[in-house]
Amino acid sequence: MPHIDRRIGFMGSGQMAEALAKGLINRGVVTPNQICCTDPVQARKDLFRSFGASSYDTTLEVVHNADVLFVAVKPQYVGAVLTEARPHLTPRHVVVSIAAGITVDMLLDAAGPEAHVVRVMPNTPCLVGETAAAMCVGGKATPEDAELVSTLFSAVGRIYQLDEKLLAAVTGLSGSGPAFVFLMIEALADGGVRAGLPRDVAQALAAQTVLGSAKMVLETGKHPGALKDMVTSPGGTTIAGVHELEMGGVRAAFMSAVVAATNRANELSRMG
Ligand SMILES: NC(=O)C1=CN([C@@H]2O[C@H](COP(=O)(O)OP(=O)(O)OC[C@H]3O[C@@H](n4cnc5c(N)ncnc54)[C@H](O)[C@@H]3O)[C@@H](O)[C@H]2O)C=CC1
Ligand SMILES: O=C(O)[C@@H]1CCC=N1
Repeated sequence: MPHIDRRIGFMGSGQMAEALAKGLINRGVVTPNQICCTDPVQARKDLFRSFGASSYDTTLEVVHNADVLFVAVKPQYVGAVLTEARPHLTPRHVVVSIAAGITVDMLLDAAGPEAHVVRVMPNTPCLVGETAAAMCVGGKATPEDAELVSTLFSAVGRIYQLDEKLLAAVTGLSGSGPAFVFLMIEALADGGVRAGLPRDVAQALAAQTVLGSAKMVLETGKHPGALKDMVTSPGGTTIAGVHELEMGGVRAAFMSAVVAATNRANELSRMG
């Protein structure tokens, strides 16, 4: 893994900031002393300190002590945080917003037209080095800024550079997607328990099945339908289960979930 010598600051130290900070440390991309954060909630700062990062009481201190500034607050607070940071931003700063629905134009309105702005939509599996993320750049961001952000996220998973108009769909699919998959794992485990398995065994089998199946899609490059057909013996067990899923409208439910989350991301963009 490449070691990055920049200092990383988190403005907002919640779930996503924690997953990213720990993921970057676990992969050896940065050491804990390269990370600092701020958050109005003391417990969040304590948590970051517990793994060796520093914490500050103000946005300003993070701006002064970091080069890459992750904006990791809820979308409605992004404007206020960046407006506070704005007078202190310099060309060395790369502002990386991970907020759902907050567009590059909204970021530049708050941070100023000179800001080096990158918009990313990651997901929480960056904690375990398996994020699925997308990014786009704006303002005075340079190819080197884009490369830096791409390197950071590539160390904790996969990142694609896309046109900004696709970021809402990315939010609906992979940003929110872990929740859909966790729900599916929970349901599969419940099925196992219903069929008589102990809870811990059922959960481990369900999670490993999702992991293995995802790896097969990524590593074989085969269509998921073809891989499904390889599991499905004529008159066998699997087709009996697949029939139940189709009766339950599971495909449409997953599609609708992604579309609903995408629509919500678009709504957040309009609310700015
Ligand atoms: N949770 C997820 O899976 C993902 C979240 N995101 C985005 O990441 C951002 C953060 O989401 P979460 O981590 O889930 O939320 P969270 O609620 O866990 O974290 C947000 C943190 O910001 C803090 N905060 C509030 N006002 C602040 C201020 N003025 N200055 C500094 N910190 C402040 C809060 O105390 C909280 O700890 C959101 O914009 C969300 O859209 C993006 C991708 C995935
Ligand atoms: O639920 C949310 O709004 C955030 C954005 C993507 C995942 N979590």
